[in-house]
Amino acid sequence: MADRKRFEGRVALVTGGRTGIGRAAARRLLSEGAEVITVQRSEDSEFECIQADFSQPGAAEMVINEVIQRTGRLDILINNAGMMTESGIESMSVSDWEKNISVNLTTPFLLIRAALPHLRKTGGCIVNTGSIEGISPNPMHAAYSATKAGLHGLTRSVAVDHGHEGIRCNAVAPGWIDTELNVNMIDNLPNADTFKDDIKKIHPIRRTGTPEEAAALICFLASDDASFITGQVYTVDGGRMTQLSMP
Ligand SMILES: NC(=O)c1ccc[n+]([C@@H]2O[C@H](COP(=O)([O-])OP(=O)(O)OC[C@H]3O[C@@H](n4cnc5c(N)ncnc54)[C@H](O)[C@@H]3O)[C@@H](O)[C@H]2O)c1
Ligand SMILES: CC(=O)[C@H](C)O
Repeated sequence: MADRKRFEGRVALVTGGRTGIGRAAARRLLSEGAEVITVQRSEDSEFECIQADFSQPGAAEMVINEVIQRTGRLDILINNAGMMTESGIESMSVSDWEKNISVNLTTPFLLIRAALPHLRKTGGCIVNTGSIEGISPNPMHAAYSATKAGLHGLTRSVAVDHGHEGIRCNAVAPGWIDTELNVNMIDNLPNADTFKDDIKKIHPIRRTGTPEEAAALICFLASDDASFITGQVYTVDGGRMTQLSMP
């Protein structure tokens, strides 16, 4: 764990901070001095938290109001909560499509919109969790990949529109990170056991990633070490996107 205190005196909000990549980011931010609040649908025994379901109207605005009421400030917004519905385009219901858009794209937009007045005061920053699937989709992931591509675009727009106010906005695009999201995806596969071995082979470094490896990039982008970086989408994928596939 890092011995630097890059986030001393700063308040960080991490959506989806109870599990996976968000949990690793919350722990790293805390270990480096931040006051961290997590948001998800259930209670969080480890962190101060706000319970909210981002598929419900009003949740994003309520969360930012609650952070300001509790702490009086917001320095770092990590838009990390996300969901993935697996379905072909023809079999996908409009309600599933809209839920993916709502949680993965509209919620970050609403959180950013509500957070901007507070980030302006602190010279704060935003880090969005996109995905390599926002660049190249896996099969049957139309809704997921569309939302992540949208989130990459939103990242660039926020950077362009608000850079002059001292607000930075970047995204990470993780590849295969071992979390519940992927475990749930593998469990739906007929060849789950061989898949776990095969997935390693498509990575030049021959393994999948850990939540801590994605969180390290999130925390770098949230820190003053990245003070001249904005509007960027950084891949953290063990080289998967760099390697062309062969039959
Ligand atoms: N695991 C990967 O391989 C991978 C790769 C690229 C991107 N991502 C992205 O990383 C982010 C975190 O995912 P993860 O892999 O840590 O999986 P995860 O399932 O552990 O985390 C997802 C989090 O989002 C929260 N969430 C989902 N729907 C919500 C809702 N309606 N309201 C409130 N919270 C909700 C969950 O509570 C959970 O904490 C997601 O945005 C995901 O798309 C993951
Ligand atoms: C879930 C996700 O984004 C990966 C790349 O499978």
